[in-house]
Amino acid sequence: MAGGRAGDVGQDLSVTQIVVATAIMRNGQVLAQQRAYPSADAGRWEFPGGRVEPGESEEAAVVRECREELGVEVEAGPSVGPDVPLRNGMVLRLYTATLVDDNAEPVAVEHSAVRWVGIEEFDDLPWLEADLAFLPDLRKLFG
Ligand SMILES: Nc1nc2c([nH]c(=O)n2[C@H]2C[C@H](O)[C@@H](COP(=O)(O)OP(=O)(O)OP(=O)(O)O)O2)c(=O)[nH]1
Repeated sequence: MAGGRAGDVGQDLSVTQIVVATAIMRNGQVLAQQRAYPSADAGRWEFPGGRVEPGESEEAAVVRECREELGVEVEAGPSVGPDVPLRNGMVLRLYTATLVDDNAEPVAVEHSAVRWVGIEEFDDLPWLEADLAFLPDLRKLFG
């Protein structure tokens, strides 16, 4: 059959690269992490996550990235907020998540710092530009 359908993975170069970001929620707060690189983004805050690998579900990517970046196990919940276009045609998508062990403490494996952020602090953090699009929906979740 002539190609071109979105499902023809391997043939269709237009398949969108999804970057998952994770809003881990606990006690009315969400976990943010501070980027160490590249220099243009160093010091800015984002949500744990990264590129979904070929053949991997987005939920599985959420679990893998949180394990790699924070050393904790999470359970992925529903996605929230808009799909946010990034450079190079990538799309950023935010998932909610909870810690499997509520008492586990995430650590900054690859980042400068991690911290739990309450809704009243959202506006004070220098987020990566793309992440600002998620804040209204996160406010509603906590509201
Ligand atoms: N993980 C994550 N990435 C984000 C967020 N917001 C945002 O613009 N990004 C961007 C930064 C990167 O350009 C891109 C891919 O994320 P990544 O976590 O794989 O970034 P990275 O620097 O480790 O990957 P790379 O571009 O060096 O290969 O998504 C966010 O909240 N979480």
